[in-house]
Amino acid sequence: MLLRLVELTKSLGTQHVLDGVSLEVPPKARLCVVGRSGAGKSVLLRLILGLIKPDSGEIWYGETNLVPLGERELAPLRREMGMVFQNGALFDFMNVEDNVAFVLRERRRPESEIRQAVSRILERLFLQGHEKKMPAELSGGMRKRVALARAIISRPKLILYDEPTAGLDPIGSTEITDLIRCLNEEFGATTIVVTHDMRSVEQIAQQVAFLHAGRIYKVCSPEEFLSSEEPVVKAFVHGLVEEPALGTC
Ligand SMILES: Nc1ncnc2c1ncn2[C@@H]1O[C@H](COP(=O)(O)OP(=O)(O)OP(=O)(O)O)[C@@H](O)[C@H]1O
Repeated sequence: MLLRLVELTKSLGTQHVLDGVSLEVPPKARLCVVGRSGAGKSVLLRLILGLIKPDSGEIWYGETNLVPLGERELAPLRREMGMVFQNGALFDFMNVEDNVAFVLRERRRPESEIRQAVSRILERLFLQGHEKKMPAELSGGMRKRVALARAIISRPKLILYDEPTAGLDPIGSTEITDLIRCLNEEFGATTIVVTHDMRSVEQIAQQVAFLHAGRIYKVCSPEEFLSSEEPVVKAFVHGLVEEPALGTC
């Protein structure tokens, strides 16, 4: 397994957000983690990246349990991971080219190698001609593609996406999900996508993990998930309301 989560628990404030999450992700897999808003999906990503520590449990990355590691030991492992944040998290004061080159410059790669890699990845993500634009001059879909380029350029072994299609129209959303799938196939990076967009699940996932009530309630294929008759899964997939809805008149 590339990643193995074992009985992770995490409380924030007074809330038990994660209450024994276990999950196995094989190398090169494409997994969607789904769950209701507030289920703890982003918390799970932050735990995997080592940005926060669990209260208990283990996070195995290959043969290494990340939980007891300090910042210094985590740093080289985190370099093998890429993260695409919900809002893209681009540097507003850098143009597209410099945003994408950032990680390689930080790693002091030779400038000729950086220029070649940036040019190749921008072309792959249909961003050629936009190199000198600032993030404020880009559409939402372009910003997402720049964020993808920035995450993939260092050839991570594991790439995490937080709501990659949020705020995009259906066509922009399909462009991004197609790219996520193709980049996974081309570069072989194990891909974990957090989303509550069922179209993204259909388009991206080989496996779906449903986070519910602090645990992974179900792991299955997208076909099985989307047609499940289990009441909690069905309610989630079809947006059925179990309790009085907030919007009820
Ligand atoms: N720093 C924090 N302090 C206190 N509570 C937090 C903190 N971060 C997250 N939470 C709580 O943890 C729960 C899970 O949050 P999280 O952002 O992981 O949800 P999510 O499943 O990603 O939701 P969404 O789909 O809306 O992004 C929420 O109830 C949230 O209020």
